[in-house]
Amino acid sequence: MSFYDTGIQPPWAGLNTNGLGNDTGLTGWWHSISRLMGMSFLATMFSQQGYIVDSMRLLLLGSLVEAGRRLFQWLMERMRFQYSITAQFSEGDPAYDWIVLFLTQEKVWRRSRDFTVTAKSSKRKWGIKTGEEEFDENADYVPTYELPQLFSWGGYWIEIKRSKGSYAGPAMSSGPSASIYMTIYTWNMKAFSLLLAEARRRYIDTSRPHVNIHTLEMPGFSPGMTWTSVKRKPRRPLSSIVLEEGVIESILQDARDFIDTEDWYIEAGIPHRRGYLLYGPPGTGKSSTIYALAGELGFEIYSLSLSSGFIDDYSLQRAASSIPKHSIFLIEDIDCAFPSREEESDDEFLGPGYPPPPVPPRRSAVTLSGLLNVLDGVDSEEGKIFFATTNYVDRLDAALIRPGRIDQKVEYHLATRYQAHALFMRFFAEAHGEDTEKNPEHHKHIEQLAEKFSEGIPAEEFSTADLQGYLLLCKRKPEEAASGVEEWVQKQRDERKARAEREKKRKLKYEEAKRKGDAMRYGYYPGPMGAAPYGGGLRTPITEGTTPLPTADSSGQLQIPLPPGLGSGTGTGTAATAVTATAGVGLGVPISNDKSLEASASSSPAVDISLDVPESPDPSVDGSVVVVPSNPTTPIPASILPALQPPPIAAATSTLELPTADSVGGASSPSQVPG
Ligand SMILES: Nc1ncnc2c1ncn2[C@@H]1O[C@H](COP(=O)(O)OP(=O)(O)OP(=O)(O)O)[C@@H](O)[C@H]1O
Repeated sequence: MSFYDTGIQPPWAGLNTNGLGNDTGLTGWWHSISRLMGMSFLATMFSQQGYIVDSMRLLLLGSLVEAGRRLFQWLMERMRFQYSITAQFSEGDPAYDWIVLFLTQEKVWRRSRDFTVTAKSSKRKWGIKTGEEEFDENADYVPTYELPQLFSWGGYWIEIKRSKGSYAGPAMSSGPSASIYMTIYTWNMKAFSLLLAEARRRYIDTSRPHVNIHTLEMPGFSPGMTWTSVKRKPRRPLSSIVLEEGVIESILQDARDFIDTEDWYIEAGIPHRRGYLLYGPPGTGKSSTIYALAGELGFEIYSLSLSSGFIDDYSLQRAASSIPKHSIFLIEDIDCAFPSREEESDDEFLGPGYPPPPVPPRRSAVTLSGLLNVLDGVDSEEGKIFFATTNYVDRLDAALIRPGRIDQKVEYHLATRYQAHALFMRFFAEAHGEDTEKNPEHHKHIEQLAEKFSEGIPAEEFSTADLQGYLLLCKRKPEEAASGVEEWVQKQRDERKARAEREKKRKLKYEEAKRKGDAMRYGYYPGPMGAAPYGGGLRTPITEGTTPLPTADSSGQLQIPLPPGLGSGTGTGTAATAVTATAGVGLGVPISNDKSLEASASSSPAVDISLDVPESPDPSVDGSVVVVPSNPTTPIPASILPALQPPPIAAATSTLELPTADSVGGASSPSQVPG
């Protein structure tokens, strides 16, 4: 109920005029309120009857427009969904590169005002031209434009959006997360495959003068591993590889045959893949052969090194499966992935006083079975050529190089005289565009020099890379190259000899340090019971009454019985100081100078340890024999762990007779000291 219903005048009734004396009812009431509150503009607004009606109309109209807009938007979205195709291209996938090149050629990014500028290098970047060629040749200008772009191609409207990767953009990036979203407005599903085929064709044409080499890089925070780094090398003619006659041609022929007979493979039910292993000394042309073949076949190379710590089985499998058909998958120095046992134990030693590493070192997180799976198991992709190179073929597991995984093995040798001759001719005749027909005299002269040069090169002593290095020193002086070859050979031999001696000394020093280091390590780091499955500081208990060891024989050999399952090995040591021996597993056997040496187990495989008896042993020094694991992956069986309690050394009482000085070539007899 209002004041008007009651007939009572509100207190502001006296104000119920606008001074014109014609305001009545609701309008006049509002007018009064407005005036009362000092809002004269409201008073003015409501001073006319039709204003509210107009406002209402306006409101209605606005609502209708907005509803229409939303309806249109909704319809457009439905239309777009039905009559457009959208695809995402992620960086690291080969198709991403095709599309980026396509867009660069279509000048889609040309309106960009944001660039990443980097000095030109062999690393491929999708830069755009900013002006004259001469200004562009020093740097790459890579747009970092991210706004949607609309352009037309082949009668289709295409919209492009790009999301930046975790780094500076696709060309710079080593992060794998940049993406391109492409929407084609069309009913026709074929449009997309047409565009993709065109992008790939352009990519191949543009790449043709080069060989693209894709490598894996350390991933950012994004999951998985992708081929984000691409380097371009100029194509190398096959003729520039100097091998024994017919070698490279036969690999090329084999590869071509493989590519052309895909149907045959399918019909025969044989997986369509081919593996080659190129092995031999460094610098003999293994990698160069692969690059030249890739150029010849028009293939790209996807190369990785298993020794880079960030590749494990999972990422290897992912990376390998994203390699497109008709590419070369290359693993260089494949032996590095699985070092031999000796290598592992060498690497383990860090120097005197260092604690043993917590786990045995590995050069690769890839396992042999992971690699085998990628090569021919469930994870392998077909239609690819696999190449592996190694300097040490004997280190490779037989499973890795069996037919089906490696179908052809090609051995590379140090340079023969034939190769030396051919290399000389390449340097001084062919590489300089020598026209044999126009200048037969000169050609003949070079031939004679090549003959002289090759006669001066001893067969299979130097690598082709060595010879190349020498010829580069006199690249415009063939006479000098031919006449100076003998002197060069001699110099090389002298240098090698000196290097070998230095190496020998270094090895001796290393061995010595290793012996001392082992003793220190095992002295300072006795492994806690059961916590050292890879060796490391466990000592055999020496307690009274255990079976004494056999006496050392006249050659100084000791047989230490080990508990079952520990394997065997050999080693040397010095009785009067800390001595070291290598054997099956980590097991420290204390020896009290020349006296007591016991092990708790009696029926077990034997370990031969030869002890050098010092000329004048110091009876006050306790020595210890440390048995270092030669196979750190063999854990000490849990059943024998209790037998390996840290020994109460002082309790060692049994006596072991070491050989007398006479029996080991003149050393004086060690004195007998009670344990
Ligand atoms: N047979 C060869 N013909 C032509 N050039 C060669 C040959 N061998 C080596 N070279 C040259 O020596 C250099 C090293 O060659 P490359 O890398 O191919 O050797 P590699 O056998 O793969 O060596 P590594 O085992 O150390 O990887 C290159 O510059 C290459 O041009």
